[in-house]
Amino acid sequence: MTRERLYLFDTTLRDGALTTGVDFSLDDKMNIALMLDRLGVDYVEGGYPGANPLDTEFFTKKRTKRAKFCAFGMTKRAGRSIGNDPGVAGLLASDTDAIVYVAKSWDYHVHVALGCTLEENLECIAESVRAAIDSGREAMVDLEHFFDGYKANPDYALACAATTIRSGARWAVMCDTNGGTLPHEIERIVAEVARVIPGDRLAIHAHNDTGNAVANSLAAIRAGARQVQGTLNGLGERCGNANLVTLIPTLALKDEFAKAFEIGVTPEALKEITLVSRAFDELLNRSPNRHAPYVGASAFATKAGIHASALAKDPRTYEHVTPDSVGNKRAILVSDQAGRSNLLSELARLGVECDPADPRLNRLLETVKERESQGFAYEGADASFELLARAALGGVPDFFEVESFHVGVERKVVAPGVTYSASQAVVKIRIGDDGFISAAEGNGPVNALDLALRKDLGVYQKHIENLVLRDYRVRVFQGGTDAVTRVLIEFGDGDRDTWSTVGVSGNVIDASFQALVEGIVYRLVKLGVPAQ
Ligand SMILES: CC(=O)SCCNC(=O)CCNC(=O)[C@H](O)C(C)(C)COP(=O)(O)OP(=O)(O)OC[C@H]1O[C@@H](n2cnc3c(N)ncnc32)[C@H](O)[C@@H]1OP(=O)(O)O
Ligand SMILES: CC(=O)C(=O)O
Repeated sequence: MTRERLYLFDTTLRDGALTTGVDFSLDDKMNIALMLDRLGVDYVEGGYPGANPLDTEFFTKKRTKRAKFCAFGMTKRAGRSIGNDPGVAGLLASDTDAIVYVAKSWDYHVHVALGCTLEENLECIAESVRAAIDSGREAMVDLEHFFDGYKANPDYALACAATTIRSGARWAVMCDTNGGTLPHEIERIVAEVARVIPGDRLAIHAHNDTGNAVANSLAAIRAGARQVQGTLNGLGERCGNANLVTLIPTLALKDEFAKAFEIGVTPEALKEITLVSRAFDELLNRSPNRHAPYVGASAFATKAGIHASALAKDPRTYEHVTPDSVGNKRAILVSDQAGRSNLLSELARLGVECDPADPRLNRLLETVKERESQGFAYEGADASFELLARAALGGVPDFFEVESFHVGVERKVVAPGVTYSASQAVVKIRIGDDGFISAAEGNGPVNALDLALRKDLGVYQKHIENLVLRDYRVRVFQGGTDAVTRVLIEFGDGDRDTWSTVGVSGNVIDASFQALVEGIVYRLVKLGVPAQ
């Protein structure tokens, strides 16, 4: 069966730039355009030439190799000739394959926001589209508020779409601009529109204000639309746009869509989508959403003992697609919700050998649950779990003993209006018969302790030289003055290895110190360093 072509349109660099807190540099824009190009989207909308100097510069040359590069802007203004409209002139001057106009399709907006007649608005659409085509470009029109407009005055919304197509535009884009339309309404309206305008000229641009942007996009495709718009990780104005990182795997992997449509993203490129999503978050300097469909760290993670047991027998029991198909990984976590299957799976992943019939396994599970009830959380502390498991199943070398530590925090006024603050730590350890005392000053008590602990570890020092602290998180629970503090620390070795440890205590410094020590012990275990 031949599949119909379904086109993917990315607006990360245009609608995504309207996300609060997001501010792309020129380099960011160039990198994102190439990332999208490699992924296999058909259109990359780069922004709004003329809106600001950066966007204008971005459009001085084409920024994609494969995907069609698009500039966005308003249709010409009413009462002005097309040759005399600076906005349209900016679009025509840009080095692009396609021009995307935004036009009103809700009669109320034409009256209130534009202040022109309904007929004049249609003329603006027609003339603007023809100017783009005359310049050798593909044209499309974002019909703003299409669904609200259709509900209020279907004839006028349809007239806008029909004028768009009659004037030669490739696509009439039905926008759910305020994002309030629900999937069943989208499906009904698109089906009605598709009776008048062929589906292969209709596109859907959905906003996520009811959390339905992806569902609305799928509903529009089911009803006939053959171009779907969205952004990386669902960026976009207010609550965002349809998330392409969710839509693409759904279109590629779910039978109803995969059997009916061909998209530009190959199975090989689909395996990169987790990487693309995370690289994009990195560029935005924000943490990836662990719970993001398909690509989140938790998307294929299970804590439940019953699920882990079935997953070990056949992953299809609890996975709707394979993690590998989207470049993600399965994770079977150890926590107070775990059973023996979770332990066995995690031990296998960590390379800790264990006979499934070993009775020490039950004791390890009891220990995990007991410690989790005290506040430890092993699902985010793989290194601490491995040390616990090794201690229960064979032993961890006794590398060094911490005899004591001491931390002081000082804050003093050194001149009127000038304060000085610093923390000092002293750590006393013993390696065999040798005692070591190290002192250090840091910008906070944990930093001072870390520096002192790692200042002189005798024979082990050379093994921890390139160790770095990458993240430090504190959570206080059982509020009040007798609160318990959990500290999670992520370590790295400067290359690619990272590992996390957990410490729990009524005292945040003590909890931090436990996690620091475990981070070092884990490193020595992994390097196979013998205890002195
Ligand atoms: C739904 C969407 O996401 S649309 C995307 C919107 N994106 C942006 O607005 C981001 C970039 N925008 C900008 O930098 C600026 O708004 C600019 C440069 C485009 C325009 O700036 P200004 O000329 O100062 O106008 P301003 O932004 O205040 O108002 C927009 C004007 O365009 C008019 N307008 C809005 N849509 C259209 C349209 N489709 N066709 C013609 N005119 C339009 C409005 O009526 C308003 O006109 P008025 O000033 O006569 O009342
Ligand atoms: C054009 C656009 O982004 C919208 O109407 O939502």
